[in-house]
Formats: sequence, structure tokens, C-alpha cells
Amino acid sequence: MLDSVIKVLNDVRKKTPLIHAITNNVVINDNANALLSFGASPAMVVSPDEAYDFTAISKALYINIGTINDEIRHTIINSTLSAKEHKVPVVVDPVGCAAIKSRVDFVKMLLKIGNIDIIKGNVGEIKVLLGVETKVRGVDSLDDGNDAPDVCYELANSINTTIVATGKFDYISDSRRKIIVKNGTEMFTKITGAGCTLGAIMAATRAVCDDSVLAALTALLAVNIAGELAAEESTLPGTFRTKFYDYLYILNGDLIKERAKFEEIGGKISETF
Ligand SMILES: Nc1ncnc2c1ncn2[C@@H]1O[C@H](COP(=O)(O)OP(=O)(O)OP(=O)(O)O)[C@@H](O)[C@H]1O
Ligand SMILES: Cc1ncsc1CCO
Ligand SMILES: [Mg+2]
Repeated sequence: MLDSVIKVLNDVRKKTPLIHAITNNVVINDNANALLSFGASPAMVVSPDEAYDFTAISKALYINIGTINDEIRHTIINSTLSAKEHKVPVVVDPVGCAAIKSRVDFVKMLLKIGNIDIIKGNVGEIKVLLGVETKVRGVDSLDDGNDAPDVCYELANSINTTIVATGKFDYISDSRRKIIVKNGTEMFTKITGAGCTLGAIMAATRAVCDDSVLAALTALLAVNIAGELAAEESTLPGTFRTKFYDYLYILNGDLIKERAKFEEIGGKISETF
């Protein structure tokens, strides 16, 4: 099973997929550097006039609504339509939708006009998309995540999209499979945009892998294990951030094999892929 994960990791490095990333202003440079370290080729094309054609030539589209405005909304709509037309996989990061209601409506509109392969948010954001009560502070989730496996499962079922909910533990569901990933480090809560970086990396894994659950699992293991390794060498956020990018570059199959901690809830992971 881990062999499938490692193949996805190696395929990103081999194929260097072009990722059209429409991400937020806070993390735009971090996301570009993370994608480069991981072996993908990022391009942050944000003009509404350029979006349709650029998505058409990309291997995946990453949409992050963290600092959305009128212009970016148009960019995202044009890219979403292009992705559907040209069969480009799409990962959506609904940043802030738990605190700003209009963002929920925007994500639901994207689901109507496009083919969204994965929605990845923190537990608070995913719960709000399902209409379940939660606790957040702005873009951060304060939810304990106890019912996250069921929430992911129900949302995946109702919109036919793979769902990833992050926090101390991370959960994936495509309505058929429910997976928990236990890797990670609390240091991720001390830097901005750890979730955004995860989303960008997930677009890179989805670009080389048609199975959205396997792509999501590979991105979660890669990011969280790179974070663990970085945290073992740094106790301060600034150093952690730098080392995290280094380990996205250093990461290989052996490190993943040594450290991966995940299981299928109510099933046998070995039969999943
Ligand atoms: N307490 C924790 N322990 C271990 N790993 C964590 C913890 N909190 C977050 N992570 C990891 O950090 C990454 C980002 O998750 P998080 O839920 O913080 O996303 P987010 O709130 O969307 O982030 P951001 O808005 O800062 O981009 C995930 O890979 C997750 O596993
Ligand atoms: C801090 C912040 N504000 C809007 S987006 C963002 C990055 C983390 O989601
Ligand atoms: Mg966070």
C-alpha cells in the first residue's frame, strides 16, 4: 500500500507537473517554494483574462480562497470552467469559510459549475460546508475534530467529492473509504499557511494520480512527515519553516516507510488501493 504512495511521490519528481495555483496573498511565495521543493512546477497566474487559457495547459488547478476579492473570484470561475472543459483536476481550499458565510456560497457555486476532485480544509471549514456547528477563530479551527471521520464521509457522499479535514489528526473520505492520518507536528500551528501548503502539494500529487484518496494520502504523509523531521531539528517557528521546505525536498520513500502512521477506519487499508 505504501508502495502506491511512494510511486505518487516519485511520479511528481519524475514528471514535474505544472500546477496553476490561485492562492492567497499571505502564502503565495511559500506555496511556490513548497511546490518547487516537492518537485512540481508552480505558476501563480491570477489575472481573470489569463486564467482560462493557463488552466488549460496545466496538470492541476489549486484554488485557495484565503484572500479572495472580486477580481480573484472571476479568475477562479474562469479557471474552474477551463478545468472542467480540459479535464484538469481541481483541489479547492475553502480557507475562512467557517468565519465568512459568503465563502460557503462561493464554494457551493464552484461545485455547481465545475468538477472539483478534492476539497481540503481544516475541520472547522469542512464542518461548516456540511452545515454542522463548529468553533473557529478566523482562518483557524478550534474544533476538537472528534466527529471528523463522519463529517468527511457525509460531505463526500452528498457532493461526490473527496474530502480532507485537517487538525491534530487528518481525515480523508470519498464516501467509500475513511482514512485517518496521525503524522504531523504542533509546530505547524506556529507558522501561517501550513494548510495552504498542504493544499498546493495535494494539487501536485493529484496531477500525477487519478485516485483522489491516494493523492490526498500521499500529500498528507509528505507534508506531515517533512514537518516532523523539521521539528526534530528546530524549536523556533522561523527555523522550522525553513527546515520544512528542506525536508519537502529531501523526503523519499524510505523516510515515508519509516514514519507513516495511518489506517483505514472500519476497513483494511491493504485492500483499499
Ligand atoms: N496539533 C497538530 N499536531 C500535528 N499536526 C498538526 C497539528 N495542527 C495542524 N497539523 C498539521 O498541519 C497541517 C495544516 O493543518 P491545519 O488544520 O492547521 O490547516 P489550516 O488551519 O488550514 O492551516 P492554515 O490556515 O494555516 O493554512 C496538516 O498537515 C495537519 O496535519
Ligand atoms: C492568515 C491568513 N489570512 C487569510 S488567508 C491566511 C493564510 C492562512 O490560511
Ligand atoms: Mg491553522
